[in-house]
Amino acid sequence: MVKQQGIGTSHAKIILMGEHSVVYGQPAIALPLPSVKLTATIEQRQTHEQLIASRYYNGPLSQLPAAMRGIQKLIEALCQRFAGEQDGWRLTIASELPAERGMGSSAATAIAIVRAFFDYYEKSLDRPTLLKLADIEEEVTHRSPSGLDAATSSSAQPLYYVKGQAGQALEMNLTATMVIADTGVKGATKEAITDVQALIQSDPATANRHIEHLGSLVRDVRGFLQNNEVGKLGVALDAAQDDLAALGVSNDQLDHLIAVARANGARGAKLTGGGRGGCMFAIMETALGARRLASILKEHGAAQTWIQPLDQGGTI
Ligand SMILES: C[C@@](O)(CCO)CC(=O)[O-]
Repeated sequence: MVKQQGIGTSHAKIILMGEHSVVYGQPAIALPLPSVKLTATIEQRQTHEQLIASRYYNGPLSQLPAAMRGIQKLIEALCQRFAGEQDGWRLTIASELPAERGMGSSAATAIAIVRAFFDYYEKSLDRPTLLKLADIEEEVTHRSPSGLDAATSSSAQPLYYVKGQAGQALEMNLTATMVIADTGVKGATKEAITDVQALIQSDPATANRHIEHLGSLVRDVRGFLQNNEVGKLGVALDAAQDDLAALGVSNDQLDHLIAVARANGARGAKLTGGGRGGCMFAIMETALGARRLASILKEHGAAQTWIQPLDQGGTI
């Protein structure tokens, strides 16, 4: 049984703290960004052709470019699961997420595709199955993923997440506004993950000290978010940025925008996601200050900015 059309949705995510250290078993906190959306739509075709329509590629599934190999592997696994290898369809991916900017574009794409296939074949989908299937794509695209991106881009709630566990919804009580800025430079998550692994091999004492420190900052930050301690949150964010820089995953463009944010009223600022480009964010106490900072960051080279209040019951 298939429908004429199957639809799946997902959204962007922002890692507040714990990127990279989460790969090594430390906790992380990530926030969904439901306003930045992605939709996957499967439409039935009368031929056996399986076509992909997206901003990067339009054509047959079999000829997807190498950068989309994870997506190809995922779709092949889904076709096999539903014995739909001979079915003809067009899969359209419409995304508001900038790709390779630390906002979880690849995981959000995987989540929406899995949901669209289950909708198309009229099967119910539980969360563990959704995340397990999304991991097929993330394993190829990121290598050794923690699962954090997929868990957050499919969640309506902020998550306190430990690799291998489901993730706990995090209650937040914080009066603050987040400004997110895109450096305009593609992030390099896979390379950054590989380089952290290399540092663990070459200098385990230093690497593990920073990874463990990131974990302890995340445990503290959980309390700061619940008790509206914006000042302490800011100090912890700055300290996390120092750890990430020491692990080698920041870069000049990120450092520049982070310095601009700190010089213009941010309580704390750091990179978010895989690093080596992509996005940073800053925490401001007022919405007015956030709007001001967003335009200053643009004057200093940010390609795009987003403003997200953090005081709406935790979901931004
Ligand atoms: C760098 C990393 O921690 C986050 C990428 O958004 C990788 C992962 O968790 O899989």
